[in-house]
Amino acid sequence: MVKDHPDYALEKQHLDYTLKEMNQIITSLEDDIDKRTAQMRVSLEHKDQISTYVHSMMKHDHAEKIYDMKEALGSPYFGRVDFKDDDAVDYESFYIGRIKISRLDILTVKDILVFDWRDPVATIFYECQDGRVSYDVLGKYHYSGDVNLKRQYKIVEGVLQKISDDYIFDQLADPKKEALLADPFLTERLLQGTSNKLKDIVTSIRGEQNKIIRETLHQVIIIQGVAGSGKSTIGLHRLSYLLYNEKLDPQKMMVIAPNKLFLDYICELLPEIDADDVRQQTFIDVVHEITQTTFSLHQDEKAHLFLENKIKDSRRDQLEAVARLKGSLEFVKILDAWMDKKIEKFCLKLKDILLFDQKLLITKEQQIENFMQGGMLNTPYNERVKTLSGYIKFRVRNFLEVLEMEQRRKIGSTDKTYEQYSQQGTQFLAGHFSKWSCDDIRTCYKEVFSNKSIFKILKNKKLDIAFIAEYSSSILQEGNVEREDLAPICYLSYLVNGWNHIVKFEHIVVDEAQDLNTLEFMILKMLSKNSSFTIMGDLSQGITAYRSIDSWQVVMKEVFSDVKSIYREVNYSYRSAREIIECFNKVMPRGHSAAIPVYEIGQDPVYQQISTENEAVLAIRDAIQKFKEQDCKSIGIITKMERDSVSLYHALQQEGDNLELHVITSDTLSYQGGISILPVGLAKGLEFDGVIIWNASDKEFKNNSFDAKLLYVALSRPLYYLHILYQGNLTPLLKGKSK
Ligand SMILES: Nc1ncnc2c1ncn2[C@@H]1O[C@H](COP(=O)(O)OP(=O)(O)OP(=O)(O)O)[C@@H](O)[C@H]1O
Repeated sequence: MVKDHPDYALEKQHLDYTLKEMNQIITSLEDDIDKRTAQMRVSLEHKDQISTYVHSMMKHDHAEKIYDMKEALGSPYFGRVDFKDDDAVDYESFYIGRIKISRLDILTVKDILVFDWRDPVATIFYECQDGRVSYDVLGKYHYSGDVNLKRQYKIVEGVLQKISDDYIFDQLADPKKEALLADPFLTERLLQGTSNKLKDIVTSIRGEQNKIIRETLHQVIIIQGVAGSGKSTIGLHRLSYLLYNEKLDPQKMMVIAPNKLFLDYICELLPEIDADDVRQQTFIDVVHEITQTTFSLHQDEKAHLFLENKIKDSRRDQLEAVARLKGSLEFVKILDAWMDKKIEKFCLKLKDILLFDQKLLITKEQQIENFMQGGMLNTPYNERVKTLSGYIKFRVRNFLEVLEMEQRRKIGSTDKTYEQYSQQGTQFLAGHFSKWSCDDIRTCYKEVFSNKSIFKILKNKKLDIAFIAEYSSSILQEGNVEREDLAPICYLSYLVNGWNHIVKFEHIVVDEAQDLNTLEFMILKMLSKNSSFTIMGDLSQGITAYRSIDSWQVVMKEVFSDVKSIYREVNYSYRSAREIIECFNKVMPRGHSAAIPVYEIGQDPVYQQISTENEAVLAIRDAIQKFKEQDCKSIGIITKMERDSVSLYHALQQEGDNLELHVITSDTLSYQGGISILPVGLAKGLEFDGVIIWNASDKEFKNNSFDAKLLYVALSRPLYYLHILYQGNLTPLLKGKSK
């Protein structure tokens, strides 16, 4: 009972006082809006545009404040800390909420009734675990001191429902006690279940997460975090923190997510934390924007070969080698070499231009000098072409202009030369440059593979260049590209057209970053203004490792060696109950840090052997039924292959149980929640109250690292309940682990 808390009366009084103050602030703002409306009328009459503008801006600003303040009336704050700075005598109380609530004129800190969660002092609330804390303001001022109270509140519709400050005292009394399990507010929040969109964690950010959120700009932060450690959530909260504190333009901040479905999944969180205007894109969107071309992706044959467990397949090895090469910085050397060759070829083709009865000579050397732009290395090819054609046009027109002037001076002249030369000039200019510039980036990319000699510069002499060229050309010929072609195409467009149309980003958050390759990271670096990145991923979930990175060190060394970068690991997992975490920890690839649970549910995963697929359908229906009885709002049925999701969906539908089922395939753009049937590749990043795995047999999931990562992703999706179905024998990855 909240009323049993010894400070209930004081806290209730404080809440009433805060609400009263807030209502007063709202009234003052509304009064000011009325005054400004009247003043605007006067300004308009006097045609005083500046004054009109100022009043209108203030009105707009006040209206926003009123809106936020009214929203906050229901729950103006969620926390309080009592802090004594080392230089101070007394403790001071700071209340922390979703927005800052302050009187209109801030004269002292007492005029700030509630601090925004992104304000520097909120660090005291998030990080005080042992009675001491320190924090920085604007990276300049450093404060440290003692905390003797951290209090959390549940306030609903302006009514104080719960107070808790046991947590910090528990900690002080028994530092060995599992910190997270002792936090009742966090546990309550984690037991609320999940619906269909990712939620904010403003009220329960943990210390280790807070440190990442508040890292300074202009550095690369790489976060390796176990499944459910809050990587996606932290990355987005960091954007909100940077927007608030660094006053950045949201359009110059970007979050890169693996697919549209995932973007849809995070879309509700951004407005909740005031970050809805940041750019939300997939890598493919970025490529389209850079190249101003849309590409259709070829079906990923090697992904299928991996999924089908074609382990010792020579074609699979060949395809993997192609993907690895195209994703590496070695391939940049190939593209540079292609460009150099193209420039060389162009220069070799240039000849002296002799026009107008040999009266105008533009020498080959003059043309080369203009094309090479005095040795400038980074000029895009088409810009060189433009400069040279501009120079030739200028020389031709200049010749004709001088001739025309001379002719005009000879009054009454009947000389026809000017007209003839003018015609000749026009004809020359119309035809001379027709094949000079590279208009289509696809054609340029095709050319790369038609010139096998440039591949000789590769260090790895074992690569089958003939296969790489032939395979790539055939896909390009069909009008398609593979995912691995996109980054090289971007780089090529940089060499050929330049990226002047692209505005560089102040900060980029990359989620599921383990799925990118080195060259893709390099492209993102080229898009960033100050190499300011938050890169979040989990190598244990690297289910496209045949094409993407397998170590963060490689990214730091190869891509970001010239900038400040830091690497952190987060191993607490907030999504899943202890019982689920213990299960997925067992299939985690060797050498990776295990996830640490923070709460438990008291129900172990269920393992069920199935003989036929019909039986599987019945078992799934039963499991859904049980999950529903346990109040699951979202259920995921996860298969290894996409085609299995589709056939399972049809089989379940035929059962006619009136279950509302959603099948998720690579074409799905939005996530509906409810009961979803989906392949593991698309389940990555999502979460469900209950998950049914179909089918964890030894045939589907073999004892190799690719299958282990797939299974790890699938097993780490549920919050509370896991039902594992397998046909025949259980996968060796889980053998002996069932209870
Ligand atoms: N401090 C926290 N308080 C409450 N919930 C949290 C906290 N941190 C994370 N969570 C919850 O844990 C779940 C997992 O978070 P999130 O999806 O961001 O993790 P992730 O590391 O990106 O996971 P994965 O890599 O498995 O996709 C979410 O429901 C999120 O709200």
